[in-house]
Amino acid sequence: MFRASRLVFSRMKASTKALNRASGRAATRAPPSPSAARGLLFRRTLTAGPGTTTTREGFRPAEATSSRDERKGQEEEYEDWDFGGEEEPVSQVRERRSVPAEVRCFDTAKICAQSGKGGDGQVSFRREKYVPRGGPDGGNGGRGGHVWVVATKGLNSLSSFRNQIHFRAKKGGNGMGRNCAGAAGEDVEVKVPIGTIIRRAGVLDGDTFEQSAAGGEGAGAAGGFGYADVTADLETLTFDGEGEGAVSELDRMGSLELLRDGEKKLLIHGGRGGRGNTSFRTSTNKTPRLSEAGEAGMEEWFELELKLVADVGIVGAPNAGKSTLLSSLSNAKPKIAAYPFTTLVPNLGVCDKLGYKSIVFADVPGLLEGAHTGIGLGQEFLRHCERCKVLVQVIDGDSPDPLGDYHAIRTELELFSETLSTKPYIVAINKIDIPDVLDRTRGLQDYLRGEGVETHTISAAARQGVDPLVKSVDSVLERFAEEERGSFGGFVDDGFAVPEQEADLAADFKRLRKEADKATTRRDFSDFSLHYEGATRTWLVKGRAFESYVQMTDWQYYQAWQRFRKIIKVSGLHTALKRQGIKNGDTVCIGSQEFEWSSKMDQDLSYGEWRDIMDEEE
Ligand SMILES: Nc1nc2c(ncn2[C@@H]2O[C@H](COP(=O)(O)OP(=O)(O)OP(=O)(O)O)[C@@H](O)[C@H]2O)c(=O)[nH]1
Ligand SMILES: [Mg+2]
Repeated sequence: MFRASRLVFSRMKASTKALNRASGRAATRAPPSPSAARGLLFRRTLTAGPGTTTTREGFRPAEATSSRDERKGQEEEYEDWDFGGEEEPVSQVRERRSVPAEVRCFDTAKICAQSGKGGDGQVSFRREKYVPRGGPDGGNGGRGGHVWVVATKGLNSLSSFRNQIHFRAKKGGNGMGRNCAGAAGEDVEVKVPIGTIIRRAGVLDGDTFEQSAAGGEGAGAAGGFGYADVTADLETLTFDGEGEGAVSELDRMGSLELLRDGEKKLLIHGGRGGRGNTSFRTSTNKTPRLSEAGEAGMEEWFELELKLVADVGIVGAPNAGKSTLLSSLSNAKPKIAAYPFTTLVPNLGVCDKLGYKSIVFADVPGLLEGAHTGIGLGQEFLRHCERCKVLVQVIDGDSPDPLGDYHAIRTELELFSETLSTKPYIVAINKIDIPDVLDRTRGLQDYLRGEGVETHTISAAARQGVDPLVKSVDSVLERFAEEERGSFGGFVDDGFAVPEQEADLAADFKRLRKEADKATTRRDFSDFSLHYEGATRTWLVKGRAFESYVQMTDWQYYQAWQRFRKIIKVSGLHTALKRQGIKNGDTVCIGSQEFEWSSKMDQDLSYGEWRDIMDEEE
């Protein structure tokens, strides 16, 4: 039995190393304490010390990262971390790297969110003069802070995430005597532009075991942790719980999409607050001497992708006057200059010219011939136009070959995608304030009108002909809205929050907040899986409910041990392990703890037996 424990230890040592690598910390842990089984269930902590618990889930408390240098080091580590997603081919990566950083970070980003740890529960008894045996009055800890994403109108790129990638919510307050509950941890909001899509980049937890099992670091070393061996006789049984199912929208849909200003969605919820001893009072136990520690927060990486939500996309060759047009029809102040590629990332502008409603225009960087194959910057942005309802092509009337420019852009759109080429299309011939331009482009105007293309002649700089252009854009949008009303029974989401929608958003948020608070307390013990390693006779139990339970339990209390035995029995873990043939002396790992199995597991633990275990541990 002792040997088994030793083996398990050496195994854990390597696994802790792997986990630490994942969580970016140096591998440190206390040496193993010699222990004997005595036919009882005992436990040993696999942690590095107080406050720096690294569980198999890879949870890392916020305090663990202190210095800036350390954080920087971690970010670098995460860069190499393989999240198991599809790898980008090297050629594509190179291609992407050759474009300016501003462009690269415009529409994709990676962030790390950490929810707050729950506050600890308290063990306390009421003490007052003339009130003998006042009963328990230890309060519960507050829940940890949640992490939310909020769509924010003023933003139109993800480049702010070049400077900040970590978002941490605060810890919940600890419970106190006199039944005082701890305060909930402060939430954190990640502000993203409207049109952002968020997906999980890869969870630091679960994957760790499987990843290493595939022969990762530390595999196969003599006496070390041989994950390679694990795969050989790994048997996995999953007990699908009849739980209440996935909670957050992210779990249900696999991704989050924020399309309205002010829309808020839950990224990860905070840790549950530990219960104080008052919560454990029952008719048979009036003096509960146990409490829970707060549940650790979660830490996850997310990938953000932005697809701009604009009604109208302004496209055209470089230097045609697209940004000038945007500035003349909205309050936007894009950079305008007489050289190509002044605009590197799309600019958004809201046009209020019609008074009763607003239209969002996007000024897209100039397109060159071959844009669909990645020439210039066009390709990076053409897909954003796919969400626009109408495209406006600006043609430089002063260009040597305006007709050629027209065809070049049309061809690029057609080659890029069918969605783009079939969008309603309006042409604006620009710079008519320059003498002769109106006359020189007469042929082009006739040609386009002959082709059935709606054509305007404008001077973006002199703000001439801009209003009729906006009006015809609006009439196309109106046609769209009517079609949508027909197919969606009257509801049109124009991407902007009108008063009723704001009320809806507030109600939605209230509901989501309730759900998130509830999620922190939800437990489904029947949802766990077992993994067995024959060589070291070790059973790994994986399941969020169990792992959190073990982490939250304050093992210094005898009653906590009794409660743990009850949970093992009631949840079905005891039966499942027995059915799989677990033997006395086998090791059971749950989260950061390891236990030695005993056939007496389903019986009550007497106080004397418990004292023996505690003495041994010391
Ligand atoms: N005369 C005249 N010049 C104009 C007009 N519109 C734009 N320009 C000039 O054309 C040049 C290019 O204008 P921008 O608005 O930066 O062109 P753009 O299409 O956004 O160019 P990129 O962002 O580089 O693709 C600037 O020097 C403008 O002053 C116009 O109506 N008349
Ligand atoms: Mg521009």
